[in-house]
Amino acid sequence: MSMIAAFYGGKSILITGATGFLGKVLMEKLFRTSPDLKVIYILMRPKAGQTLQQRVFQILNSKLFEKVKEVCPNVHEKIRAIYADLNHSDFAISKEDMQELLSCTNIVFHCAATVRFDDPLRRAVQLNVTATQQLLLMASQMPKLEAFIHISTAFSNCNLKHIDEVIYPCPVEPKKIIQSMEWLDDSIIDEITPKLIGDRPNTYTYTKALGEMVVQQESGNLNIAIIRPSIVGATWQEPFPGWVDNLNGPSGLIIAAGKGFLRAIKATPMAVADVIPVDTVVNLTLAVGWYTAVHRPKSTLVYHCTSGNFNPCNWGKMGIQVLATFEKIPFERAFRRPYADFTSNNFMTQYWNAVSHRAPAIIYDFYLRLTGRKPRMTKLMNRLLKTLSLLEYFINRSWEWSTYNTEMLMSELSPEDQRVFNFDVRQLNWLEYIENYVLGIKKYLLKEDMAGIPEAKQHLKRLRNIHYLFNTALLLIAWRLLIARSQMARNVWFFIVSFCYKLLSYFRASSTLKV
Ligand SMILES: CCCCCCCCCCCCCCCCCCCCCCCCCC(=O)SCCNC(=O)CCNC(=O)[C@H](O)C(C)(C)COP(=O)(O)OP(=O)(O)OC[C@H]1O[C@@H](n2cnc3c(N)ncnc32)[C@H](O)[C@@H]1OP(=O)(O)O
Ligand SMILES: NC(=O)C1=CN([C@@H]2O[C@H](COP(=O)(O)OP(=O)(O)OC[C@H]3O[C@@H](n4cnc5c(N)ncnc54)[C@H](OP(=O)(O)O)[C@@H]3O)[C@@H](O)[C@H]2O)C=CC1
Repeated sequence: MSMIAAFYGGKSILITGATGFLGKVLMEKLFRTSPDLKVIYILMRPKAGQTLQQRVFQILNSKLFEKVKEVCPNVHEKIRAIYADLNHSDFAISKEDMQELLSCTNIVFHCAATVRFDDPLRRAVQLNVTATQQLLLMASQMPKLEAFIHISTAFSNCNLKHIDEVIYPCPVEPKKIIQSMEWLDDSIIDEITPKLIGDRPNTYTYTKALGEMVVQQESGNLNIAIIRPSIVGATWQEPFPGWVDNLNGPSGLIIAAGKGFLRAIKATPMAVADVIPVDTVVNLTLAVGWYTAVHRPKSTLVYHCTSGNFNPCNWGKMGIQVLATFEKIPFERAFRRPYADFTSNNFMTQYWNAVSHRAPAIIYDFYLRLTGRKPRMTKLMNRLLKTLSLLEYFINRSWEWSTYNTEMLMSELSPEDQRVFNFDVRQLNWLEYIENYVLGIKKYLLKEDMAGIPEAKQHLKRLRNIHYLFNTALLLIAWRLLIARSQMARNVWFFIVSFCYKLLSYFRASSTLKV
């Protein structure tokens, strides 16, 4: 019997960010392994015209939850969706709901965050720092609380090369930052943002670091742990391989490459691609929840959930395997044949952006205009280039994360728990994982049917022929222009034509003689 699964039985669990990528997999695993848990409270807001109930219904009816429905048929009765907006000072939770949360919650998993790299500092502080502070305040009023698990990121200290499982201080106290957001106006905040974030690349990593400081400062008597995952990717094994439902991390770029938009990225092939499967993160999170509640470590422990230390893969290997998978499993209606390469310097990046990204987009938009349709490719390409520029920082560097606490936890688990809550990435086969990842993107993100693969392959063949035709036409036009302008080119052309003519006459003459 799994001790961790038994621990969550009968518990009331509060999850923030349950509608996100990580949150959904966390809920799924909890219900599947501990179907006898009492209730999962999820703090959520209505979105895209959907009420809370409609959002929950959609999640429970997705492919991800198919296995859960078999082991926990009354799963819908065990989810309590509570209206909450983490952008509001008191989360806008009703009095009755707040009362229930405070009096019943046993475990808190705080996953909600803004993960956008381009968010203005005010928004990122509100969600990643202030909301964390408020949630801790709520937690401190929960008499039955056994553990509070905060999800941070391995990149919260990406300004360092070697990162230990400790909370590093930021130069300005989080409390001061929170206070200043209350009275500074947006233009001033924008002006001071680069100074505040210092050598971090964006507001996301900076505010996640502030969030960790808040956790440390406001922990009081709570049993708290921090988990720092690196780049969270599709599921490795559970509930099935390859599940993914958002564009963050590598997923968006894999789509862009598979559809033929992305032709070149400024990346260092030998840099470590520290991708970690989402089910691995969830298994570690649940094990940490159990360990923190049962063993009550004296201080706040930080756990690195990374792959580079145990089983490194680099961006070069990942890129090659992604391209190889497109040969077997192409995406439908590609814009160009999938082919992408890594560039090493700014000059080459600018060159390929102009030649392979912007120029085809302009030509295609011209064609759309000619055929009476609305041009859209240039806009899409500009967004892709903006995304590339924001991700570049992470694909041109390597980091070392120490993993003492994670390894210690692994050794604390029973063999059964090590199997059910496996977070040992040494067993991960990257080539297999990447292939399943690409397949998962096709099925669950792009919602493409596997029956369409022959047609997708035909489409790629047509694109190849168009490509050859286009290049030949371009060569002929260039040659024709050259002949018109240069005596030298004319002489070469005359030489080639007369040579071919002589060769032809020779063969004709020799074949006549044979007869
Ligand atoms: C040797 C030869 C080899 C050959 C090789 C060949 C290679 C060929 C294979 C290539 C694959 C292998 C290499 C992979 C490298 C991956 C590096 C990943 C590093 C990640 C590090 C993460 C570290 C930290 C981890 C963490 O701790 S946190 C989690 C990470 N957080 C994020 O990843 C948020 C990023 N995102 C945003 O920051 C916002 O999204 C924002 C982008 C500003 C847009 O923002 P905006 O334009 O305002 O609007 P959106 O609505 O968001 O999107 C608007 C439009 O952009 C689209 N789109 C949104 N996103 C993405 C995205 N990612 N990628 C692409 N498109 C995206 C969306 O489809 C929409 O398109 P549309 O629908 O218009 O057509
Ligand atoms: N994905 C990754 O690569 C990595 C993620 N992490 C961390 O993991 C955690 C989860 O990330 P992930 O699941 O990928 O992110 P998602 O963007 O998929 O999910 C974010 C969640 O936060 C919720 N949320 C955002 N704003 C609010 C708000 N104002 N009120 C209520 N809820 C809100 C979202 O709700 P809604 O659906 O309503 O928008 C969603 O459920 C984050 O803390 C992130 O920093 C760490 C390392 C890597």
